Amino acid sequence: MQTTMSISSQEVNSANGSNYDRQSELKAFDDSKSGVKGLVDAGLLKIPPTRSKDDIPIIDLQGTTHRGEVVENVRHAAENWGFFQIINHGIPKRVLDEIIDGVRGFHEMETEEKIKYYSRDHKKPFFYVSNFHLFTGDAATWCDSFLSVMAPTRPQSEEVPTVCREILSEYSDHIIKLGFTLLELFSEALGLEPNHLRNLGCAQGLFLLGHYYPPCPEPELTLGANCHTDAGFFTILLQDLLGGLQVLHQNDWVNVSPIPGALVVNISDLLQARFVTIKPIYLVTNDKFKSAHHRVLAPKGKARISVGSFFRPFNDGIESIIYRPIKELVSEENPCVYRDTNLKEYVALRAKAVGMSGTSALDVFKVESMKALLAWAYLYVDLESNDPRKAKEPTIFKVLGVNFSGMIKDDLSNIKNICETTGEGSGKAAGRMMVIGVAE
Ligand SMILES: O=C(O)CCC(=O)C(=O)O
Ligand SMILES: [Fe+2]
Repeated sequence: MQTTMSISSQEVNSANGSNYDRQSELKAFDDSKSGVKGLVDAGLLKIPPTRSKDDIPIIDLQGTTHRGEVVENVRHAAENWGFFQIINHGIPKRVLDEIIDGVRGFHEMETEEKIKYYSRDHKKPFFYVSNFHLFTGDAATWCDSFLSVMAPTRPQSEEVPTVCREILSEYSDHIIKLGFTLLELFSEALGLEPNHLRNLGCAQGLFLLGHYYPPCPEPELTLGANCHTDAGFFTILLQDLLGGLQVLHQNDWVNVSPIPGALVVNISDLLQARFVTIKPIYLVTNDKFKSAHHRVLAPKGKARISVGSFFRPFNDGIESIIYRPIKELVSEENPCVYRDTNLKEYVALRAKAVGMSGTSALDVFKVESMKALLAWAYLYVDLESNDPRKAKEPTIFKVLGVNFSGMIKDDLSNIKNICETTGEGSGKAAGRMMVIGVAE
């Protein structure tokens, strides 16, 4: 892979701490006993990474001759963050600039030209829409997007407007190559053969979203994108230099600061589900790779552009392809967290989960979650009846007999279907779902 950017990884690492020894810094700080005032008194000009909320890992794909080091950085980032930025990834700056210009060009076209592409028909290979979940999601967001399917097939040339036609194709060629590189790194990070994930078809399907977040008159009252996790296997995101993307990390919103020439990579739901191993069920962060929640703030003053490249299953055989955790990653100590599912069911349940803020469709597929949701509903029944001591083993019918609010009831009907087909009927709580339940 050619080196196309001049950012030094050391420069970035020292500012953002991908190999940063956080514990040593914290210890030295604590030992000084002089507090943050002591840092200022000592003439500190930049805050240390331990104080910064902008410390998404940054991985230099060309920064070392030791592949093992890159693999280890990817493993660490995928397990602990689910998000990282990559530099020296091989996509020329010209291509990155042109795709941003192409997306801007599309959204800033004359309205009467642009509306020809407006559609909510997801079967179209190219369309533009404002808010994919306008009628089903939480609050509507401050964002317009176009979607273009780029693999396994591409739209006919005349289906894509000329303003972004060529660059969409050129950018996608680069992204697919980079996707293969990342899949090799992910595979190795999981102790699998480099081709393992590619052979499973994790890069067969690709679509691009060209997002446009216009300047917002009241950015504090809305969001560019609501809190969500991405569907599919993984996403490569290019953002312009405005900022606004944030990732939820240890219950804190952390900025994904734009770095010129860098790309953001994030693990998506199916990659997490397929890789997942479980330790004690009360650990919230027990999944191996994370599909992290993220959101986008609405911009002020200037339009923000981003391009998301989503690697996902190829839609053919939507019901026949079964998704389950990779068998090499399942053992007695690491039993399966997720039950089998197919793409059709996953897509349907995901669409439901999008309306429930902070909820991931993955939760529904967790073996323990089925039990947990019952326990949660059970708890809910008890709270409703004002007598928590009347706790008995719940049955799904008892749960459904209670008058829950619409969304929760809907979700319980889903669970009912799942329980009926799997025979799960009662069980103990898993902390995570209980927390979601009570918090709602
Ligand atoms: O615009 C961004 O920075 C992120 C967009 C995003 O999260 C998505 O398209 O899933
Ligand atoms: Fe996203």
